[in-house]
Amino acid sequence: MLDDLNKLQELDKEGMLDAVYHLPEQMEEALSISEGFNFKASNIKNVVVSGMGGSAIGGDLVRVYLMDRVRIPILVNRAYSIPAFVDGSTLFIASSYSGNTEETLSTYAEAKQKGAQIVAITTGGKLKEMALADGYPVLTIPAGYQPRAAIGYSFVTTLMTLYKAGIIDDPKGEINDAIGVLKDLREQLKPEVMFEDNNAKQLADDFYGRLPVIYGSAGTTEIVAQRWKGQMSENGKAMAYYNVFSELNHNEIVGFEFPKELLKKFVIVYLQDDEDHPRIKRRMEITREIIEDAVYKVDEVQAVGGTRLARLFSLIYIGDYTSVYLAFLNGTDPSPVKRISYLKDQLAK
Ligand SMILES: O=P(O)(O)OC[C@H]1O[C@H](O)[C@H](O)[C@@H](O)[C@@H]1O
Repeated sequence: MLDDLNKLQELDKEGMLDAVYHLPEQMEEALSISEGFNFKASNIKNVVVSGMGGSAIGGDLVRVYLMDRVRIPILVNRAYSIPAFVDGSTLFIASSYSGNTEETLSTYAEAKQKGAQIVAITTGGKLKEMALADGYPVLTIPAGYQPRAAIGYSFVTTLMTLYKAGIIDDPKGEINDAIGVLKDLREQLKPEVMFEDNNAKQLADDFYGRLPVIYGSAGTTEIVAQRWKGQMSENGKAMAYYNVFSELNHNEIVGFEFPKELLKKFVIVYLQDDEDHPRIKRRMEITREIIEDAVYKVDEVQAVGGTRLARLFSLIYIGDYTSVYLAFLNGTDPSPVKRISYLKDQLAK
């Protein structure tokens, strides 16, 4: 079915395939938008990125990417409130693609009260309106995507904001390198590549009718695993689950005993990166021995690319394509998120 391009086009009414294909161009555009964005930051002692869903993932990717390169703490906040440490020495990045996500707006108001140094990253909405009225710098990104498909905008602009604030060295070289890796990779993942050569189509086929259980590793692929889980749900309209090595070795692994029939529907995916700790690599092997017979399958997906950034995004890219193919196998359009829209409508009453 996944090789029937007419059928895919028919299901993909809102152009998710096109958005995924153009992720590298989105990152290029984000770079050039960020180049022209300047603001004054001084005496920054910590960074808080506040956002939800795709916007929070962008911040979390920045956090993991910079883990061993930045001397001040970076926290990603997904709550309605902000931590008590936020003050005038906090760089507070309010990140919301739509600019209308209520949790993010609530934290913006609190950060303003605390006198934080605020930057808003958004396409518009209430966030842009309020930030402009309050005199904070606004990094405006192009509208027209589902927020989760705007990961290139949210990641690159957040990273470049840290550069412009003087917190990190210029990341353009590594971003451009990652863009190159993604351009090569999409030639192996796009719909025109037939099932037998297309890793994303094969993974989607494994996931179809089963429960994808995505395992990343702390400090490297943890956020990518979370991204995969979210994408399988939002694009694929399917339940999925994720966890992280080595934490899962300290509890979850014991659960691979019951319920036996349900476990046979689990497709475990190891997201693997060269930088995974050697002990984690060993843990993955032993864990495979322990769980393999209980589940349908243990798949492995290896990151590609010569830099940490390229490797992180290579895994994101494979997951994004897989989630879109999963939607097609489920006979559905990857773009609409009816249940989220309903929830927001109810909350607005
Ligand atoms: O980036 P924002 O516009 O604030 O959106 C944050 C999240 O909100 C909604 O729930 C969307 O359906 C998600 O896909 C999105 O990631």
